[in-house]
Amino acid sequence: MIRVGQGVDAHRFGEPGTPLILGGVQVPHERGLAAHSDGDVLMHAVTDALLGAAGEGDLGKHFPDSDPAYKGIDSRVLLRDALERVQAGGWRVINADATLIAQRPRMAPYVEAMRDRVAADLGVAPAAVNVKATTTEKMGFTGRGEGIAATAVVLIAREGFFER
Ligand SMILES: Nc1ccn([C@@H]2O[C@H](COP(=O)(O)O)[C@@H](O)[C@H]2O)c(=O)n1
Ligand SMILES: C[C@@]1(CO)OP(=O)(O)OP(=O)(O)OC[C@H]1O
Repeated sequence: MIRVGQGVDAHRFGEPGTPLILGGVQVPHERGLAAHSDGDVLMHAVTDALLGAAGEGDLGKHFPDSDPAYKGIDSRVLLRDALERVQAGGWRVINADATLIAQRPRMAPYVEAMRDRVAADLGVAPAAVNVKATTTEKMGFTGRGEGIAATAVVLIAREGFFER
């Protein structure tokens, strides 16, 4: 049995001088994203896609932003926690594909490092993950530079799927 999940997240830019963390990588920029966690919108989209594939709800259900335990948390920790929940149901990850939607900064120099971190946290080889970026041609909230969005899909399979 295989299942697919999709994730979408968006965060507005925060205060000048705060770090911009995307896919577990600090990307040089004037400001980071405002959030209860570290604001890693890419990790959030991947985590939501993973949870969605397994029918396990979403990030806010498992890690509510009302809980001080998650204040400033590294979103990689949340993805790894979500993976443990999904693996407990007998699932493993086949592949993931994610897109950052941002006018700026330019992501291309960092997507490979992001891919490696997402893959490590999903427990798969780097080749099983793809990270890419697009602008919105200056349209909408990302185009105006108000924030960054991300989308992701994750495919999972039950143990034994490939042995059939
Ligand atoms: N923040 C971004 C956005 C885009 N890229 C790269 O540029 C390519 C062209 O972007 P379009 O929005 O014009 O399609 C895109 O394919 C990315 O490789 C980027 O690095 N950072
Ligand atoms: C990650 C969590 C928890 O710290 O908070 P945020 O960083 O604000 O992110 P969001 O995607 O709005 O919601 C999920 C949250 O529960």
